[in-house]
Parts: sequence; structure tokens; C-alpha cells
Amino acid sequence: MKSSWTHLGPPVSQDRTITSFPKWYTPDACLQLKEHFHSKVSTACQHRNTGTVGLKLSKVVVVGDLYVGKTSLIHRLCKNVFDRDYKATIGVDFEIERFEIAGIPYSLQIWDTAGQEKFKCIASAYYRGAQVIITVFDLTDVQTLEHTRQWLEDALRENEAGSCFLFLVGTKKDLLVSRVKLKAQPQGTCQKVLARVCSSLLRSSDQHCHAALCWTSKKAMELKRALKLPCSLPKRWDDSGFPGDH
Ligand SMILES: Nc1nc2c(ncn2[C@@H]2O[C@H](COP(=O)(O)OP(=O)(O)OP(=O)(O)O)[C@@H](O)[C@H]2O)c(=O)[nH]1
Repeated sequence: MKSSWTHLGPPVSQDRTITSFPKWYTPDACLQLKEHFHSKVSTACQHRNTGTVGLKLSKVVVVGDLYVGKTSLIHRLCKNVFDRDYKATIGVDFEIERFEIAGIPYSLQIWDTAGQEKFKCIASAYYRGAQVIITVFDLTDVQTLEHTRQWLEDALRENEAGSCFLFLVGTKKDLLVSRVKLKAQPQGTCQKVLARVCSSLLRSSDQHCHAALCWTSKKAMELKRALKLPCSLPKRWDDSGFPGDH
């Protein structure tokens, strides 16, 4: 079906057109088991009642220790490439990724932050106004998982309570010997921080990366739409519905 929004720019590619929620990665690791947009958001999209016409944008910040694979994750998500060479991020960098969600043009502004301690004060200046925080750790290095709590706390300190959607992503799954237990066990951390967890295999094209990106954009868009609709801010963002529903 031809979109009526094409005058805003070239159409987005087919894999960036999202009409339903991608299936969760694993029910144990995921707090979100619903498959559809909230009815208020769907109705607003159908009636084009989504605020100012134009490009709609959500901010995503990606945080975590140095060398865990934040840049690699973003490059895999946005460009579908993997670079074996390590080039440390200096301060911050960003990518813009365009989508069409429920018939509405939508973009993610994805901020890649440096993991090195000396750049922390530069990077943290970009945490404010995030709708999504992706905390990344290395599945082969348990310490990087332990540090995710601090990264998340720092990022949340710059944002309104309950206004961010959280992801926890484990990288370098290909470096784990098959059938060996993960060195870093993310589930407990995930439950404590109310984040979603997914592991990624960045070296090969991975459907989990794509699903995670679709999810991120969709939840960010729904959250943003919800905040603009006439209902109060969720105290804790979860999938049981909007606060007005209870
Ligand atoms: N084998 C393997 N290597 C990976 C994977 N993800 C990242 N790497 C490698 O790990 C190294 C660090 O990756 P980066 O993406 O630069 O790490 P970063 O977290 O952005 O690092 P900083 O910018 O210093 O914070 C690079 O050499 C990548 O090629 C993965 O899934 N598998």
C-alpha cells in the first residue's frame, strides 16, 4: 500500500515498515508479551491525530563499558555491517534511522557513547531527553554486566522517572563456546532493572538485531505518542496498559 506520507522524503525500505510488534525473544527475558499497539495509539495513528505533521523522532542512547560492542551493535542495526577492527568512540556519535510505523513516518536518533572513563562527562551530556536507553554488555565478560547497573543509573538520572524504555543487550555471543553456560547471566539483572534482554551475534547478520531494532522503534514511538495523548505519564512503563486504563 502506498503511504500518504511519501512527500516527507523517499519511502523507507520494506524492513523498516512496521505494522505489528515483532515476537519477543524469549518470554523469560521479556517483560513485554503483547503483540499489538495500544488501542489509543492505533486510533491516533489511523486518524493522523499524532501531533505536528512532520518527522517524528525518538532519542535512543547506547551506554556500556568500553570495548563491549556498542558501535558494532549500532552499525549492525543501521548499516548491517560488522567491522573487526576496534576504533574507540571519542565522546559521542549518532545515526538516524527512518521507519514507518502504523502508517506514520518515524525516526530513531541513536546516540553511540564512549565507554572510556575519560569521555564519560562528554557522553553523559547527551543522556537527557532519551526515550530509549540501551545498556550493552559483553557476554564473555561478567564484569561488564555488573557495570550495566551503574551505566543505567547514570543515564536515568538525566531523565524523567518512567519516561524511558530500557533494553539490556549482550554482545559477542559467537565467542562463547556452544553449550557452555553464558559467563554473564543477564536475567537477574534484567528483572531488577525492568529491562528487556536480547543477545546479539553481531558478526553474522542476525534476525535478533533486526527484531530488537523494530521493537525499539515501535516502543519508542508508542511511548512518545502516549505521552502526547490525553492521559497521564505512566509511573512505571510496562505493558499492562496506560495508567488511565486501571
Ligand atoms: N567476535 C565479536 N566481536 C565483536 C562483537 N561485537 C563487537 N565486537 C568487537 O569488539 C570490539 C569493540 O567493539 P566496539 O563496537 O568498537 O566497542 P564499543 O563498546 O563501541 O567501544 P568504545 O567506543 O570504546 O566504548 C571491536 O573489535 C569489534 O569488532 C561480536 O558480537 N562478536
